[in-house]
Amino acid sequence: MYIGGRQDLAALDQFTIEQVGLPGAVLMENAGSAIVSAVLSSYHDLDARILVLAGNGNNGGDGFVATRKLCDHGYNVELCLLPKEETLKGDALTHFLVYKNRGLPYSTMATMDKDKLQSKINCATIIIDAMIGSGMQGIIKDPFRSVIEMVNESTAYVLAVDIPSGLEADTGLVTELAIKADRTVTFVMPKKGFFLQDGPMYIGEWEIADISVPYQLAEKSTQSLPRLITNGDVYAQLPKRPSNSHKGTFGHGIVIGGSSSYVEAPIYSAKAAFHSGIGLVTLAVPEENYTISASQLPEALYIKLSNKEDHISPASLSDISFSTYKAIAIGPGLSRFKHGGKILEILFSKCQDQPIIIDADGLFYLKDYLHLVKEYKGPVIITPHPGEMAALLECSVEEIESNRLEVAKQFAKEHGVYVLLKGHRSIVEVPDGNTWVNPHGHDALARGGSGDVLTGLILSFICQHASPEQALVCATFLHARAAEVKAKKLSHYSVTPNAIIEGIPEILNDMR
Ligand SMILES: NC(=O)C1=CN([C@@H]2O[C@H](COP(=O)(O)OP(=O)(O)OC[C@H]3O[C@@H](n4cnc5c(N)ncnc54)[C@H](O)[C@@H]3O)[C@@H](O)[C@H]2O)[C@H](O)CC1
Ligand SMILES: [K+]
Repeated sequence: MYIGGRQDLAALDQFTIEQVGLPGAVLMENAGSAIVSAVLSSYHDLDARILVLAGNGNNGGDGFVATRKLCDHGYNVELCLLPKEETLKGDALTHFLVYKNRGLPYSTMATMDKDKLQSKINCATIIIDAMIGSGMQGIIKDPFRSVIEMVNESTAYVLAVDIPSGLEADTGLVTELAIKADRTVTFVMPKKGFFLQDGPMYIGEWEIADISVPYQLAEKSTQSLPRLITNGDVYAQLPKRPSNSHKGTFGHGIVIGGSSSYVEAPIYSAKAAFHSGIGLVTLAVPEENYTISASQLPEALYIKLSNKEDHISPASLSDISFSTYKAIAIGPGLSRFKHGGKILEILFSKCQDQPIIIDADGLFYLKDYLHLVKEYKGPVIITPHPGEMAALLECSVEEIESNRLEVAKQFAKEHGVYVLLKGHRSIVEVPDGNTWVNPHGHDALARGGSGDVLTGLILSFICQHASPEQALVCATFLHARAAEVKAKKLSHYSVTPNAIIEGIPEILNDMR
């Protein structure tokens, strides 16, 4: 499923009108009808007071259609047009005239004082936000500002038409204020802004409505659009498990990490790999961590790396026979120490072309070794959170967060790496240009150890013959879904990395 921005949607809309020959007024009729279907599917109480707040663009036009049809269904619905009537044009004007020709009532802000509007908003059970849609740009101006404030303070259920007013479709930015929707019915495809910056906090539950803009056009004409990871994508891309398999079928991976301060981190990665189907895992940890690690995870194989002070001695990596492993994960719990980058130097010189996943403190050292990544024959996967990405690029976290899609794309292209830019909605960027956005994510994941689990999942799927892209798509999605499911059961506060690991089989079992 693709996600698009303001211009992508406008281009599809225009193509449908001009080339396909479906008039804009028909698309608007369909859009308004989709809003009505959403109301009909959830609210059967005809006495519920519905207030439709409309702007003067096409988003408002959808609101006129919805109001007319809700009246026809017998709902207690009221239309309030916020800008002046004279500013209406095009399809929105057409549908406003249809509304008026039907003799249906409406009020405008020009004919109403602020207190009256406030009382209408206070009395509403449902507010339909048809003020501004994907055409929103810049800082929200009046007459919408004060109205958005009133709506956000009201107790009404808020249903946003296409996108909550005030939220930027391209960036997910809310400058000052936007409608906080309980539900968003979006047309043609979800907007990029739903999954960036402030977006996830404003859209509520969301669904897509078909308004007869042929969705296949997006696939033909907009190859570069990011894709949203769906359950179906993950099901299709999960490694298959032939019944006549043996442990070699599902690969042998190695996790290199740990230090005296971080004993658990590589164990979480290995456990996650075991819970998601890997054949064998070797843990290469400091020798002083061996006893506790082996007691927690006896099913792993172990390589005891010599310690230097409280961390791995980089030279000890030279003794690992890397050709044994189908993929390598490095970083969880490594800790930061002088000359730690030597670890990457040795790793890249000793590996042939197996996929290398670099996470956590491995990323801390990467900045000075990016040339090795470019020269390496195999795929390299990095999994930075915004802080780690900012350190790699020597910029601020804000700069990363306000340009997540662009930053991931640019980095992947420049260095030829797979980038998993973690966050509330994680992004997977493939060096060939494909972009995936994970619609799932949870505050439960904002905790030490959850990244180690994700690294283990990526390792596991690559060892089971998934491509790096497939592995990243599956791992990111499953990781977030496992956290969501566990948070529901255990509370938002109580999801430990081990709980996420235990959630993985639950999600895998439900995949279809
Ligand atoms: N194919 C489709 O997706 C269809 C979408 N429809 C709906 O149309 C809107 C997009 O319509 P558009 O006319 O381009 O813009 P909007 O109505 O979203 O907004 C324009 C309106 O808003 C004012 N405005 C813009 N920025 C600001 C601001 N910062 N502050 C205040 N006011 C602002 C601007 O001046 C205009 O008056 C899409 O979302 C769908 O809902 C079609 O109905 C069917 C096809
Ligand atoms: K809206």
